[in-house]
Amino acid sequence: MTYTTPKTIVVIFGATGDLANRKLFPSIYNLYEKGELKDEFAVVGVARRPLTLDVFRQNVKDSIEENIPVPQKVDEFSSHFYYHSSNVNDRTSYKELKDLLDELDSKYQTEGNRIFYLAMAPEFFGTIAENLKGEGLTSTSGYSRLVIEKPFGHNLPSAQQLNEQIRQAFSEDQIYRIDHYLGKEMVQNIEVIRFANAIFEPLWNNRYISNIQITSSEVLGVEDRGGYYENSGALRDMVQNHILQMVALLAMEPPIKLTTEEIRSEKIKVLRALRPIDESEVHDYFVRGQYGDGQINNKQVPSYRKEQNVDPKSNTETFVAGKLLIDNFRWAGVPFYIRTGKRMKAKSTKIIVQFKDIPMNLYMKKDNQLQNPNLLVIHIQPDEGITLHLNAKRVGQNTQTTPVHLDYCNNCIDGINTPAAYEKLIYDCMKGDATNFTHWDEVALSWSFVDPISHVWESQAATNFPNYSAGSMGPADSEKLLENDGFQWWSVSELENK
Ligand SMILES: NC(=O)C1=CN([C@@H]2O[C@H](COP(=O)(O)OP(=O)(O)OC[C@H]3O[C@@H](n4cnc5c(N)ncnc54)[C@H](OP(=O)(O)O)[C@@H]3O)[C@@H](O)[C@H]2O)C=CC1
Ligand SMILES: O=C1O[C@H](COP(=O)(O)O)[C@@H](O)[C@H](O)[C@H]1O
Repeated sequence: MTYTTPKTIVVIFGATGDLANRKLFPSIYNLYEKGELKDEFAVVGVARRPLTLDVFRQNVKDSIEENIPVPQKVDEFSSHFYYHSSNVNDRTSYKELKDLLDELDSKYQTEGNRIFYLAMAPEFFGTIAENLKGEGLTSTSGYSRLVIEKPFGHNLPSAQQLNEQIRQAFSEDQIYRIDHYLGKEMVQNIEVIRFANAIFEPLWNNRYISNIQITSSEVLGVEDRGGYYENSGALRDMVQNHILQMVALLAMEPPIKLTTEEIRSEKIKVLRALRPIDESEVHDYFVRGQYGDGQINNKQVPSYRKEQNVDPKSNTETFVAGKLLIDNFRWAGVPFYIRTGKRMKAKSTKIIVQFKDIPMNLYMKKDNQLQNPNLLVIHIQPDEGITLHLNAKRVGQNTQTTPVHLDYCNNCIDGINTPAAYEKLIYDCMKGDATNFTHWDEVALSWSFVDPISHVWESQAATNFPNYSAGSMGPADSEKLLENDGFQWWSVSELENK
């Protein structure tokens, strides 16, 4: 099937905000410069501040110039941009927006296709969806799609309420819930590694895998997002969405086809099979942390409680480690360890699959154990690639083993410029491909899993916060979580030294 370039109007609600300027404008620009978007498109920015069209277009140009190394088509690109100043709560203003969209439809021949991108605080999501429908902006000859940023709700009940409100205006197949991790090249590669390699799939189960570790560590603190983060914490900010999505991709059964429905259906089954954590067991399976002050890259940084808009006695976790179990035939007994946090030692997201030891070790070493277990490391970021850790013969007249690595680097081949996650996801939405967006069932199951944990953490103040220093790999209890099972976190530097 040949696919022609999208003809569409993209309406960005929150067009003067951080996300629009840092991610959305540059991503749409990249599509334009690559020729994925031709001339039949327009972008309409919506926000309250009263900007003239010239000023808005200048902001768009500035955003491109700040984020793209040598942009070639900034002027012609920005001429596709329009601005509508309004308060999204004011229903009457949608009439004017509708007139603008109708006019642009004719001008750019976009065939009535509309993408409404909600790059705004979540409290506006429901109202905007309602007003779009109520004022007739969605009834056109083409498609209407709604792209929604995270967080989708604060817990299961609030997510359900939001979903019901949005579903009054848009059907499930019109809703594109963004999880930007699903746009990352190596997250998309998980399925290919698993399902396009005969050597992995037969081993991808509890007979050969002892545990799987997912680490997503950040060096940055909360920056200027303290207000949002105080109501979120690392569990809601990272685990409920990005981390559980990676778990689902790692654990799902092979889909019968690579269609949105089949892939989603397999991911949903994994989320259903996650063993629920009862409130009484939270301490056994999950560890929370909050950063104190410390040194990162030789620079002293303040503790979380001293960040802007953060309560000096805050109980919010900036670190989470957890042990997840998946109760199905493939994964029974295999722990999935996850950890994520802010102000850690390195910015790095990695998945490490640790294989079980061979049944008998002919090559010495105590306790019948191999010197090094076989590991498959999926480097999500900043490096993108795969490393397979094997044992080989040490050179010389001996029968000793030495660790060797087979490395594939996805982003170090000259000329390969991995498209950024937002660019891929926006393009997918323009094509109508919802595979890398989250279905409501995934969102609901993820909230069901994390809600008991957040309930316990919110009702029982952490008496030991802050419990890790900025620049470390989190609190000591996170190490114990694995030690109790006879495992250890494979640290990035340790793996690199081997
Ligand atoms: N920034 C990021 O890196 C990420 C953001 N997100 C999510 O994206 C969304 C947007 O985040 P971000 O860009 O950081 O937020 P910002 O606070 O930077 O931007 C908010 C935008 O909303 C507009 N706005 C606020 N109130 C109204 C209103 N009543 N009517 C019309 N416009 C209004 C503001 O413009 P004005 O003041 O002119 O009205 C501004 O354009 C959030 O849901 C966030 O969780 C998700 C992942 C990463
Ligand atoms: O969604 C979010 O993700 C970022 C981390 O994303 P990454 O692509 O840089 O790994 C995180 O900093 C932010 O708190 C969270 O809202």
